[in-house]
Amino acid sequence: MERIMVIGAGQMGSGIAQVCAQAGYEVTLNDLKAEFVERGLGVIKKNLSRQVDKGKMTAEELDKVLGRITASNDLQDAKSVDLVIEAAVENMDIKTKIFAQLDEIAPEHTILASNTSSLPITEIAAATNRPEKVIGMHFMNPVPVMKLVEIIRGLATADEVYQTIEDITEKIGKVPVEVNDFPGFVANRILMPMINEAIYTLYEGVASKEDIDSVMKLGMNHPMGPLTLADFIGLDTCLYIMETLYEGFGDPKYRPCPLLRKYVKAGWLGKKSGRGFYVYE
Ligand SMILES: CC(=O)CC(=O)SCCNC(=O)CCNC(=O)[C@H](O)C(C)(C)COP(=O)(O)OP(=O)(O)OC[C@H]1O[C@@H](n2cnc3c(N)ncnc32)[C@H](O)[C@@H]1OP(=O)(O)O
Ligand SMILES: NC(=O)C1=CN([C@@H]2O[C@H](COP(=O)(O)OP(=O)(O)OC[C@H]3O[C@@H](n4cnc5c(N)ncnc54)[C@H](O)[C@@H]3O)[C@@H](O)[C@H]2O)C=CC1
Repeated sequence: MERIMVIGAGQMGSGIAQVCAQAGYEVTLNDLKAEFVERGLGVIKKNLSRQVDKGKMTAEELDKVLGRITASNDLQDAKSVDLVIEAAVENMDIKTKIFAQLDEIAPEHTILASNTSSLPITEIAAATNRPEKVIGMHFMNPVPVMKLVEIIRGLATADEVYQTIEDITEKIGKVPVEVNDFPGFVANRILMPMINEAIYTLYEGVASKEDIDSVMKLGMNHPMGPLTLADFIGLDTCLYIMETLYEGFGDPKYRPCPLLRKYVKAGWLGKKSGRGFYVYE
């Protein structure tokens, strides 16, 4: 297992490409347009340069890591990889289309992983003719910092595929946790209802956004308040995850807050769009 393709050069895809290249893998970073890949590569360069400035990495190492990442706008590049990690938007139609194409293009031995934060791996796998080689590899944001990777077994995922992905996760310095395929897995089944409740607390006028964040930061020692964290994750992603929980369990306790829907409709997607609950420069 030497060559990894990452699909989607956004917040998550760029971080995944970075940690894989730092661990010595040859990485192909793919997105729809060259400018999207360039933006992702820019974030990686900035992250690595910060490490050089802090004396945690040499300039030569930085060049080596960047040299291992190749830009791509063509899914055909999956022809020469051993593992694909898909980190495109949280939308089942888009993901199943990507996986069906990858299944046609990638060699037989290639494992197809998704960084989906909540969508059923079993359904994504069903879009391919190799469901035993499809698996969830759910990284946390920011990828270079957060230790956890949830590894999600679909109904048909083979044991040796799980083992390979667990080994790679450890090789890139992360801690794997095994999870079965249920909506939201573990991380977002617990985290996202808390964020949604924080949005309801704002919506109902219980407290200001700053005070809601302060309660959780100063009262519970969370590193970020829930509204800041929602902006950091992306409000579109938060909404998609709540919808997956709501539909997946059919339980009204997961209904997304109308204020979250309104912000996403307005294009206020959080940090990545410059405005969410807070405004960013
Ligand atoms: C939605 C999903 O499906 C799943 C998810 O991902 S849920 C989201 C999970 N993530 C979280 O909950 C994050 C919560 N927040 C935090 O842990 C912290 O606020 C934080 C790590 C993001 C920043 O920590 P901080 O102490 O305030 O900032 P700071 O001191 O600037 O940074 C600490 C380190 O992280 C690095 N860092 C911070 N932000 C970074 C980023 N976006 N990318 C890369 N590195 C980053 C810094 O360079 C610094 O590195 P060194 O220790 O090597 O110097
Ligand atoms: N934001 C977060 O905190 C986390 C997100 N995730 C998941 O990771 C995935 C990506 O999320 P983000 O990076 O935050 O989103 P993002 O919006 O920052 O990036 C998504 C990227 O995918 C690209 N893309 C869309 N369709 C594509 C296609 N067909 N082919 C190639 N590229 C395509 C977009 O152009 C964009 O650059 C989602 O499934 C999300 O649920 C998982 C863990 C944490």
